[in-house]
Amino acid sequence: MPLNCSSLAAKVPHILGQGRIYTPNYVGKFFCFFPCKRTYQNSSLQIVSLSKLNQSFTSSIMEDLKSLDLSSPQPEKYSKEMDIAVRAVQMACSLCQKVQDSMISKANSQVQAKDDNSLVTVADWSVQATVSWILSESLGNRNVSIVAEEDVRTLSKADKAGLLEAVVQTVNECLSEAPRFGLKAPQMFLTTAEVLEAISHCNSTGGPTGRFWALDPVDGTLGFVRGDQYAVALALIEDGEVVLGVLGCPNYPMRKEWLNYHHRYHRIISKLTPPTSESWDKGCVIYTRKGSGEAWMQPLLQGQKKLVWPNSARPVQVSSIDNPALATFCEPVEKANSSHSFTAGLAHSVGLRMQPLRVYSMVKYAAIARGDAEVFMKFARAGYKEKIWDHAAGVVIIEEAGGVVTDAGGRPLDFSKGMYLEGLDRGIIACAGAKLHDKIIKAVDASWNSSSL
Ligand SMILES: Nc1ncnc2c1ncn2[C@@H]1O[C@H](COP(=O)(O)O)[C@@H](OP(=O)(O)O)[C@H]1O
Ligand SMILES: [Mg+2]
Repeated sequence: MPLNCSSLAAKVPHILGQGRIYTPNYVGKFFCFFPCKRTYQNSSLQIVSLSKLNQSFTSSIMEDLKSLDLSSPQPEKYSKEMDIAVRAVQMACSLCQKVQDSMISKANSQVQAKDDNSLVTVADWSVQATVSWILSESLGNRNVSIVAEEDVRTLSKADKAGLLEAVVQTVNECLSEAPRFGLKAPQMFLTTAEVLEAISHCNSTGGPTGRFWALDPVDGTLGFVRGDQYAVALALIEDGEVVLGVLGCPNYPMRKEWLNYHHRYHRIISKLTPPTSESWDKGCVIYTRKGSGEAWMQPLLQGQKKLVWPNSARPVQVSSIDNPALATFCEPVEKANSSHSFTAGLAHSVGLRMQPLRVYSMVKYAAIARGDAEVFMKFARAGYKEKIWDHAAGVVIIEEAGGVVTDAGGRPLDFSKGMYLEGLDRGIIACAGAKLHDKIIKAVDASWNSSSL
């Protein structure tokens, strides 16, 4: 009798660890292993050839496989957290779209400067409150620890009563739609104190042990207020490792060429040319689980539709382009956030010939994961400390989609040191493949000493 591969797939990672699993094809009395990469129903299997296994390891795997009870597959690790996180990010994207539309249609005072002069909007606080409330409600308040970008200092100031009222209303409007996203809505409207409590609940500072979420409610706030690209980023970090990544990109255009343009052109073009497929107008949520070898993308939920899992999800993969002359590199729009002159020098020396794609926010990570660009480089000014919520979701998504992300010294980013990426060597380099990545790392070394960074 042939083995049921999908039920087996659900179990094998438990005996072999994450990332790579060995799937037998039952032939007579023997298990045979074969090299390929394939998806069986809900389970993603990366299958490695028998030649890579030594004999004793193979025998022990066979013993383990024989002892499996194939009739009752175990759920994949973090499947509940993933399900809730994707739905919460879908909700957050919908909230942001409404706020951004209202900001564009009527100039209003929803943009505030924080103590450090960076921008914050009704959407930042409202998303943080909403995601915090959903995670706590679905997974248990005590189990949920969150590191997030916003606090309630500005919002609680006496002269900000109108702003706070707008946040409370936005959160309640969003949460009342929770059932459409397959989540539970609150029984009653949240009070102001409850909304502030949900925002303040995100007071974890991360660290090397235990489990916490890293949330950037609106990444690329400048892009957001300018009506352009921005992202909602949520990651689960366990013992210093990013284990889940979810990235919502509400303005990701239907055609990758449109990433080159300010999003207002996309708005105009969309009005002139109706979308080819209603479900893929614009915007997406990309998500992955570490070690799965796959990253998935759902369209944003449109109109009054209900989210029915997996919501037309399809896998995404990095580009196979490894010739620098054909590769596109992305970087922040603001040169205050990354040195455009240093990356231009690097691009020149490795043979990247295309114009850089300058996009706000972690949409750059999404572009690499979707195969729409090949390189992302960021070199902030000396002394700037990168925050974990600005990178965690994007890094794991690119890695599982087949790409490489390191600091400029070639080391993985370290999410175990608290709120910041402590010890980051010079900058961040994300690439579709190792060949491009290698070239850029070497070019950084060659030109660093003569740079002004
Ligand atoms: N001086 C600086 N250097 C580097 N990054 C900065 C910076 N000031 C802000 N940032 C980060 O850059 C993010 C925006 O990314 P990008 O420049 O790629 O669009 C900001 O996220 P927020 O907008 O969430 O605050 C912020 O975390
Ligand atoms: Mg950010």
